[in-house]
Amino acid sequence: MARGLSIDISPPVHRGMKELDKSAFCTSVTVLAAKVPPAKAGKLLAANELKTLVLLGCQEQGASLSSLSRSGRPGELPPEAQEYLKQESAEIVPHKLDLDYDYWIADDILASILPEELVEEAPSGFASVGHIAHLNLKAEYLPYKHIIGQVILDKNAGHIRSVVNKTSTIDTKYRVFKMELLAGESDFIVCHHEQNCQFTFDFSEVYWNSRLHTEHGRLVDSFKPEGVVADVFAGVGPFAIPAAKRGCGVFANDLNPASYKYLKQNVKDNKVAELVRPFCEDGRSFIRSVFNRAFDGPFRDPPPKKNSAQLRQERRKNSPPPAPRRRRITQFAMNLPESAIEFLDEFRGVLASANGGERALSGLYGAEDSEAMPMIHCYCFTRELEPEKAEIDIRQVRSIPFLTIVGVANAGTSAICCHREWRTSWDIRSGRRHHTTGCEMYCISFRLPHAVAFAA
Ligand SMILES: C[S@@+](CC[C@H](N)C(=O)[O-])C[C@H]1O[C@@H](n2cnc3c(N)ncnc32)[C@H](O)[C@@H]1O
Repeated sequence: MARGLSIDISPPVHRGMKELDKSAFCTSVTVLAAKVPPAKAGKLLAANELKTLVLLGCQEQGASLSSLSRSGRPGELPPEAQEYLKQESAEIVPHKLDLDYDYWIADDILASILPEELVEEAPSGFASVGHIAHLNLKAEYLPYKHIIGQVILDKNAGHIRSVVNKTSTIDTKYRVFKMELLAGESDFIVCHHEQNCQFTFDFSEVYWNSRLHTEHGRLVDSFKPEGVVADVFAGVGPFAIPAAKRGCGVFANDLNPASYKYLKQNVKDNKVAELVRPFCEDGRSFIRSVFNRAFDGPFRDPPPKKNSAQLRQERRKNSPPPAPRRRRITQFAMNLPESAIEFLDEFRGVLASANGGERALSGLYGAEDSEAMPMIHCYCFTRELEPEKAEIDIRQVRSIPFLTIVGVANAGTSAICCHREWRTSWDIRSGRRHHTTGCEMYCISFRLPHAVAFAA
């Protein structure tokens, strides 16, 4: 039986119910039914003249089509429907519909059990990661949390197996939300798909935010496939793995041992082990050492496209020459919006002290203000929601370390920062409102200034 679109019916009201009693949602209503031979049922269901009616589907062998108004009075049928049904020799009869818990959608059930003042904002929607639906319940809904969880579980049984509530506290070190199981299985290991990659992780042990998928895609799409990316706060790999699938070599780091464990698993599952080197260390030491690691050249250039004659010749020689090594980092991803800005001071002098000597690395990264210097994409929060004010807040109030900002010109999405040392252009992109802090998340993108990286 298909659910009616406009019949105005609702389940019996049970305000204050805290433990789900499914039998309490049984009710019956009388509607009109058009009784026709089974062979005609399809035609009536598709009929234009009946499209304003709510067709609930065929019943039994006698093929009656339940529909129409709730009162069960033929007089309430629109004239064109009455006329059509008469032409088709349909008998119009009252029909009792028995409805039970399965009939109602989550909104109906929650509207029947929650106190009236909580109905309007009842949390029937949710975000999901793998098989887990996660809610962020406001305090006034907490007395009903288990029944809300159960209803959401029942009504999304195809793909949801667990419903959790994220409590307001976030582990400040690894950005992991504390969560409580409301209904379903106590299994937090999820398999989630994003950007054509598969991510497995324990949602209760690592950071994951499904709402960032557009931002992950935006940044990764800006990376050139022949580049080398250093992901300082990589989590379980939502930048690192798609970047490697694109062809980039990636150094991916996360301090949380659980993130590191699943990062390695995801590298393996997505078959990008050739192009990702995972690390589990503090972001500061990672920034300090990653230039040397890149200089050692663990990633090779993608093999050049060859015509069949070249391939035959190589086969005859037996071993094709190895592709050149990529030694230069082209991009840094720094997604730890609470404090990534404070890690920027690690870039001061980072190339002056790198292994291989300043001269070798300086050749690799070009001369002053060279485009060979890596781009840094650093995320941060600000309470200022307008891009212009946010930019001022990020630069002045949050005081970018060791910068002397002498002015801001052309405030907006792509502003020129007129300070002495980081003479560079900042591309400030509006991100999204952060659900726990009420802050806006921004990504500031800029090229690492040569003078900073080679400072004594
Ligand atoms: C906001 S999450 C971002 C994860 C992932 N890049 C993403 O976009 O979903 C920040 C990550 O930084 C890690 N982290 C926190 N402090 C760190 C530090 N000092 N050094 C390295 N990683 C750190 C956390 O464990 C967490 O996985």
